[in-house]
Amino acid sequence: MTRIIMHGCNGKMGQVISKIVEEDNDASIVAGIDISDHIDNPYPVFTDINTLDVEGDVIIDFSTAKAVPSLIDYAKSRKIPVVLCTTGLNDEQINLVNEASKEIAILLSANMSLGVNLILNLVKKAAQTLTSANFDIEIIEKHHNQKIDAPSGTALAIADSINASLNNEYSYTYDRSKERVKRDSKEIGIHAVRGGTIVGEHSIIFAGKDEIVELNHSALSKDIFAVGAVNAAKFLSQKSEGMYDMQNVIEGN
Ligand SMILES: NC(=O)C1=CN([C@@H]2O[C@H](COP(=O)(O)OP(=O)(O)OC[C@H]3O[C@@H](n4cnc5c(N)ncnc54)[C@H](OP(=O)(O)O)[C@@H]3O)[C@@H](O)[C@H]2O)C=CC1
Ligand SMILES: O=C(O)C1=N[C@H](C(=O)O)C[C@H](O)C1
Repeated sequence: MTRIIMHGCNGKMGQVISKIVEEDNDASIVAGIDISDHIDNPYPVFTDINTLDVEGDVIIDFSTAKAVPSLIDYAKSRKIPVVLCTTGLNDEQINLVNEASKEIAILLSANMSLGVNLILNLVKKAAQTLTSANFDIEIIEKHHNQKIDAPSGTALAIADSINASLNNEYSYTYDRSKERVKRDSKEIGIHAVRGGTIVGEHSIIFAGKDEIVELNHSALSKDIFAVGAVNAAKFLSQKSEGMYDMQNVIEGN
């Protein structure tokens, strides 16, 4: 039985995970942490992580970037692995996470779905083949109107995966309204759309002379992220210090 501490338990993802874990015989949520305490949960909820006195095997985090430093401090002090799903972390927060992974197991992933993690691999091959024929690369992501970070963590992870396969020679362009210039061949355009209840859509467009190749992923519910997060928690609870991602969970290593 994996004992989960849910950080951000009263948010949208925290509540989807609470529902999924209720039906899982191999996992349970033993405590939650959230600054807003307006929901009745079947586990104790703490509004300040430093007052948490319940033992757990792993923390799942879906909260907000600002909350990550205190979460990491707590996890280090208790030697608890963290499945870190919050997006929009700045460089300083990412450095903190990388440093902490020398002491505890951390799985950092902007997208817990199987499909997006497959796409992170597929785009490498597509980028290598198509950019050698001068195709341009643009990424469009669409999310609900409650999302605070832009572009999405997933769009950035896809761009990073493409860039790594191209010797990191590409720069990212988020806004074309400021300059009247043609696009550079070595850039990846990244564009964010926000509206309604869109769960999460990502399109990677490779546009060449007279042909377009497009890879798309559509999340039809938040359950796909929750299932991935719970699988990752079971996986990570058995691991020692280090940095992990969903590829490790999918491949079981
Ligand atoms: N990796 C992945 O697959 C996915 C990642 N995400 C990411 O997860 C994050 C959360 O998403 P979502 O659930 O939709 O967002 P929500 O805003 O619905 O939930 C976040 C929760 O965390 C709470 N919170 C804020 N500050 C703290 C704090 N200091 N300590 C503890 N809890 C805090 C919020 O409270 P309050 O509302 O009062 O601020 C809220 O209840 C986002 O960064 C999102 O991009 C989302 C889906 C999939
Ligand atoms: O905020 C969301 O909802 C999501 N955020 C993640 C991101 O920023 O990539 C993943 C998913 O698309 C949903």
